[in-house]
Amino acid sequence: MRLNGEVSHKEEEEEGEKENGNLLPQKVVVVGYALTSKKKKSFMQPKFEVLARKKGIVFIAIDLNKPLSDQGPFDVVLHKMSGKEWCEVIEDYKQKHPEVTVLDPPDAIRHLHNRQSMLQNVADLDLSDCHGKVCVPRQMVIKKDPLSIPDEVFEAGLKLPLVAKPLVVDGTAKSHELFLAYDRFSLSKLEPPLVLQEFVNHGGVLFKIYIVGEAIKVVKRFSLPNVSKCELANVGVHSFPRVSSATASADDADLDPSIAELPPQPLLERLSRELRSRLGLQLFNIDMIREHGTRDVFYVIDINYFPGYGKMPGYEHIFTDFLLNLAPAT
Ligand SMILES: O=P(O)(O)O[C@@H]1[C@@H](OP(=O)(O)O)[C@H](OP(=O)(O)O)[C@H](O)[C@H](OP(=O)(O)O)[C@H]1OP(=O)(O)O
Ligand SMILES: Nc1ncnc2c1ncn2[C@@H]1O[C@H](COP(=O)(O)OP(=O)(O)O)[C@@H](O)[C@H]1O
Ligand SMILES: [Mg+2]
Ligand SMILES: [Mg+2]
Repeated sequence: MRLNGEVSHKEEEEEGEKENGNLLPQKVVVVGYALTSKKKKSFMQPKFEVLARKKGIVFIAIDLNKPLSDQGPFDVVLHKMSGKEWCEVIEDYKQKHPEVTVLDPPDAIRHLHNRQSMLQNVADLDLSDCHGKVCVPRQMVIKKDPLSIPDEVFEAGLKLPLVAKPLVVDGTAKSHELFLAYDRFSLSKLEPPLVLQEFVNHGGVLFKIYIVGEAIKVVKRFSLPNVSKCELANVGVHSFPRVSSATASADDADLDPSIAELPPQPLLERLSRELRSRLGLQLFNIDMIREHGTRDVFYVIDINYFPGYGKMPGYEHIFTDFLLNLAPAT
């Protein structure tokens, strides 16, 4: 980390001095960021930027049209850009600048771009001593032939209804187009590659667990309602909207406590710690649901890299503290 004064950011420092009661931030952390314009808008909110400046964090937008090594110098590089070319730029930069903390390694991020590999680490976990059980829904991958789906589903013994999800998550709207399938024959209408996942009744509430390094924040969101016994007689594949990404949180709603009670803290801590280390990532969130009718059986259904932190309550403080506490790379 740079000591205060090594980089000239006079305005920021003066503001920090004023607002900190004449105390200068002890160090200046220079953070280069490469984010889509959508992400920049939701993440770089004015309140966040002001707080960061006060604490001695300077954000610099990376110009993708210029060599990365000619920009900076940075203490930290934050990025969420897709594409092979960008990954190569970052890998090359990491090698040439081992002193810079790059969040996060492209290889580790890539693991979350596939809905099968993203859940593998959860499936391998055993958290039985942690006040609850964390599972992943039974699922299978359909790589190519849609006509083979009915037989493959039958052979795998998957229970209907199934959620059909595009296998690859690449940031496009299409990769978030999901379907609920009530019968196995209608699934042949869908376009592989797909993941077919058993639907788990969970009372329409989802827990979003945000991870920022060691910090964890969990919020409730609305989700799909239970599928009743009589609905099991339905047929067809039905697309459904992105219920859980709505900004309206379910935190203040008057919900049945047996459905909306937050998962136990020790379970969340252990799950987050394990996934952080197994995935090799510091910035992600986990979508988790509680199996309806149970108190402590949970399913992880989705993991997202660098999610919408702007929607996480208190993200300004959590994120700035995280950036300040990052150990300098040696
Ligand atoms: O747009 P936001 O702020 O809702 O964030 C999206 C996330 O929403 P969440 O924070 O979990 O509610 C969203 O999470 P979900 O997949 O909706 O659970 C994704 O992480 C999405 O990124 P991508 O399209 O998969 O690359 C995220 O989109 P990007 O902002 O990264 O484009
Ligand atoms: N196996 C499942 N059982 C019940 N509901 C599910 C399941 N999978 C997904 N959902 C619902 O669909 C929503 C979107 O699925 P998700 O896997 O999180 O995809 P995305 O990456 O597009 O957010 C979830 O937030 C949840 O409401
Ligand atoms: Mg999700
Ligand atoms: Mg997702």
